[in-house]
Parts: sequence; structure tokens; C-alpha cells
Amino acid sequence: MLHLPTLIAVSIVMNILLGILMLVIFRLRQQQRCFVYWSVACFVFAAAAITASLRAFIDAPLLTVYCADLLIILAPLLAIAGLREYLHYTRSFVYLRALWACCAILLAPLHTQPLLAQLVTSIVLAGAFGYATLLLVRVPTRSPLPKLVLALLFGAHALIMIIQSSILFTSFREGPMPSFAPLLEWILVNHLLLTTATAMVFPLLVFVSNENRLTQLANYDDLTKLFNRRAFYQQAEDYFAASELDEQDFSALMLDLDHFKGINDQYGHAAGDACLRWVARQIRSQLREQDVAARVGGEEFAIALPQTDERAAIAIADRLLEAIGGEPFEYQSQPIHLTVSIGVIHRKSRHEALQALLIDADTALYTAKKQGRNQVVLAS
Ligand SMILES: Nc1nc2c(ncn2[C@@H]2O[C@H](COP(=O)(O)OP(=O)(O)OP(=O)(O)O)[C@@H](O)[C@H]2O)c(=O)[nH]1
Repeated sequence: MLHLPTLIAVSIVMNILLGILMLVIFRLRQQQRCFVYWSVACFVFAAAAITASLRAFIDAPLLTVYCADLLIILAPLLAIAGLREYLHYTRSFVYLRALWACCAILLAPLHTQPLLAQLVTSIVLAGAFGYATLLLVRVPTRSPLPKLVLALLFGAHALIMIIQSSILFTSFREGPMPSFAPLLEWILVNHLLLTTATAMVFPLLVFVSNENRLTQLANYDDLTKLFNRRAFYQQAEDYFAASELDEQDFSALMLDLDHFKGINDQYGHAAGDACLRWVARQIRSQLREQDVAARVGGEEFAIALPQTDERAAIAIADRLLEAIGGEPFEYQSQPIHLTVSIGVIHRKSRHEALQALLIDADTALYTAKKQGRNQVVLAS
């Protein structure tokens, strides 16, 4: 069994250090206020552990029972407030404040009855941890793994608080039972460990989410959610190089919406944006998993087709022509007729670089435009 006083001391020090770390992070990232809540939650938890530990040395129940219990409740409430801030939960914190105020009133007359005060505290904590678990499960985030870990930690914490509540309730009804002492100590150990572990996962949740957001911004087009030009070249270059090594077919398409300026002029820019999103969906729906599609210009898309010969590439281009031009796109109940021109290229020995291949596809696209649009042209 872990030495309890040592564990309490370590968790106090860890929570103070984590609180300082989160304040430093907040100073660096002023816009993420969740770190302030989490930092204060760590300090409050350390203060709660210190005041509760004083019970062994001084007889001041107002401090060692009442204040300690209020601080023990405040710490997870602050953690939840930070979580709501991080998840951009718009409703105010009024319920959390009201809950804490109710606890302050309810626990005041109980400071001379530590068992009852601990029972009330355990029930409130079980509810708070259960709520935090539900919050995490219900709200989508960009960091699913830390979110899952955090939900598990909160869920486990809720569970041990329920167990503690039932033990305390039984002790309250039937008098103190010495056989419960090891179990209550085990719960305290886990409470300390889970709190410290939770505080460690909070920054991870934000960092993974920020990292995913940066990757998204760096690689994807915000409007269509297809790759952007940079990511397209990165991915397509790999396939292009692999096709050379394996002597496999490689094709590419350049696709451009016809008279798109007229669409913007007639229906407005928002309708134009909706058209681009719809075209992107049509493109994605016609491709295989390994094909690489990107928006490389305003109304221009590039598609890399690994292991695709000339005939298959033309068939895909024809399918895209039909999928986009075959039926109108409905925007706010009005049909918008869109057509596209497509240049197709199959890799030849003269194409030593992807750039050269795409230039030829672009030339074929230009020919398609010149020949009247709404058609597929194969590069010679
Ligand atoms: N709504 C919207 N329009 C865009 C976006 N990017 C570029 N455009 C518009 O796309 C239009 C492209 O016009 P042009 O280059 O003249 O081409 P076009 O009208 O499609 O004519 P062709 O390509 O010759 O058939 C311009 O009016 C741009 O403002 C965008 O993100 N959203």
C-alpha cells in the first residue's frame, strides 16, 4: 500500500506545479481562458488537501472540515468551468456558482459532524464528475484520444465517489464500521491519483486539438474540406514517385467550373461558395480512397489518380462531367446549372516530374474551354 502522507504531499506539490504550468501556458496563449480555471482548480485542490490534512494536528472543524470540504467541491467545479470554456459552451456558469453556494449553506451546520459533511461532499462530487463525463462524451472535439482518457478519468472518479457515498451512508445509519477503513483509504488514494492525472490530461486535450487544427489549416481548403494546393503536391508527389519505381500507371485531371463568374454574379457569392462545396462533394463521391483531390485555385480542382491507365482516367472524368452537369444543384430551392471542363493526362515517359504532368493536364483543360466547355479533353 502507498504511504498516504507521502502521497498527499506529492499530490499537493504536483497540483501546485501543474497550476503554475497552466498559468504560464495562459500567459503564452491569452485567448485560452480555460487554463486559468484549470490552474485555479489545481491550487484549490492543493489548498483543500492541506486544510483537510490539518485535521490530524489541530481541532478547528470550521477550517479542517467546513473549508476543506468546500474547497474539495470547488476544485472539480472550476475544472468543469474550464472544460465548458474550452468546449465553447455558451450557457453561463450560474448553475455551478449556485451549486457551490448551496453547498456552502448546507455544509455550514455540518462542520461538527465530519461524517455527514463528507457524505454530502461525496454525493456532490459524484454528481460533478458524472456531469463532466457526460459533457465530454456529448461534445465533439478535435482531440478524441485525450477526450476519451479524460472522460474515463472523470467516469472512474464519479464511480469511486458513488462507492464512498454508499459506504459513508451505511456508516452514518449503522454507526462507524472499522472494516470500511481500508476501503475509504483506498478511495482517498484513488481520489488523489485521479485528480492529479486529470490535471495532467487537460493541457494535452488542448495541445492535441490545437495541433489538429494547425494540420487542418495547413493542409485543407477551408471551404471545400478538400486538400489545398500544398498538401495536394505533397501527397501526389509521393504517388507519382511510387508509380515510377513500380512502373505503374499514373493519371491526373484538372477540372475547372465553367462560367463561374456568371454564377457568382447571378446568384451571389454565398451561392457560389455553396456550388464549390457541392462540386467538391461530387468529386469525392466519384473517387477511390487512394485518389487525391484538391482545390488548387478559386474554381479549379486537381485530381491525382494513382494506378490508373488512360481509359480509366477518361471514364472517371466522364463520370465527373455527368455527376456535376447531369442534374442541377439546388441552392435555397433554386436550381443552379453547373458544368465543368476537364483536362486528362496519363503519365508518359516525358513526364519526369509531377509539375510537367499537371502542365499538360492544364493545357488539355484550356483546349476543353476553347472548344466550348462542358467536355473532357485528353492531353496528347
Ligand atoms: N463564390 C466564390 N467564387 C470564387 C471563389 N474563388 C474564385 N471565385 C470566382 O470564380 C470566378 C472565376 O472567374 P473566371 O476566372 O473569369 O472564370 P469563369 O467565369 O469560370 O469562366 P471560364 O473558366 O472561362 O469558364 C471569379 O468571379 C472569382 O471571383 C470562391 O472561393 N468563392
